Amino acid sequence: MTVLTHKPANKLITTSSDLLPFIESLPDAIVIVNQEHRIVLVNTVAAVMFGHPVEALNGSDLTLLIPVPNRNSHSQSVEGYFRAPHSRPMGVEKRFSGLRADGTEVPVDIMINTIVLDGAEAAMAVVRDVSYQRALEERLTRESLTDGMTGFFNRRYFVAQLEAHHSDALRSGLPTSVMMFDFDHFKTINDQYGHAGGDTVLIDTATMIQRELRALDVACRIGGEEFAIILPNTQLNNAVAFAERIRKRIENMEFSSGDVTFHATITVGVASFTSTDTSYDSLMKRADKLLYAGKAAGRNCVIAQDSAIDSPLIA
Ligand SMILES: Nc1nc2c(ncn2[C@@H]2O[C@H](COP(=O)(O)OP(=O)(O)OP(=O)(O)O)[C@@H](O)[C@H]2O)c(=O)[nH]1
Repeated sequence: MTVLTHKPANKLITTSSDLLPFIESLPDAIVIVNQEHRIVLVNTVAAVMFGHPVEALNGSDLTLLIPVPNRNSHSQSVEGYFRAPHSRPMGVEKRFSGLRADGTEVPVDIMINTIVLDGAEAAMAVVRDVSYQRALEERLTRESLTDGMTGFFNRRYFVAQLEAHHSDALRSGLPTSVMMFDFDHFKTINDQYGHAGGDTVLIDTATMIQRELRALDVACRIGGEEFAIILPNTQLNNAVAFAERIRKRIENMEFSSGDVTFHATITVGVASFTSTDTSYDSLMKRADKLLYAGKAAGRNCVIAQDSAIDSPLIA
């Protein structure tokens, strides 16, 4: 395995006048700092990236380019760097942001090397604007965890969250409940009002539910017309009351497909973690069973776990 960090520094010995044409030819920002944390040389790309003229940057304290919350730790890192100079390649350490003149931050990747500039030891930072990569990463992460149609989280996220909540609930003893629901006779809705009519039901319902949630609740679309909401720190009876409110809201909603309006209903299973649940899966299976018991009982209803059989955690 190749270890990229903490190589002994290869010192470049040069002068500002020799180095400037070279750094001006580079596509990245170059910021050279002396041991007093003062900027001694920058290229035009740095001036454009940070929104300060070259003349304003040269001679300024480096903190000018560091977001306020990071300034202390950054100063310590610079001091540490000069005590034990080493070259640091890009993309291997934590994420950095630079501070622009207008107060906004620019996500950057930084490579540092030691140089001797005009006879004095200095650190040369190659600073690359990675806004595009960071935005792309965030978008891909979001897209891999959410459902494009409703904006709810997807099944993969639901399972991961439920697993995390199971560990939390066992450790803290705090109740976590889940309501799982499925539209009734959704096939008939599609048949009567078209697939677009069915989609409208899913989208409008998600919009309504989103407004009802607390910040800590996790709403997920776990199947075509199947949804699950994780309700952390919620006792079974409160989860049932919430589920009943949502069920009634949906029953009273008017959906439209072209000129036609119609109604839809849901059947809900509500379950809470018990001290005997060995994994998140037990809760999921219980909620699913309750949902199907509700379908068998005639649909458009909320069926809750029987506390006498499956005694939920109580705060
Ligand atoms: N419009 C639309 N329909 C979907 C979507 N995902 C799944 N469906 C449809 O949902 C229907 C689900 O049908 P079933 O599983 O038979 O259930 P149901 O008709 O709701 O019957 P019950 O659940 O027993 O009340 C199927 O016709 C699927 O094609 C979607 O994203 N949009």
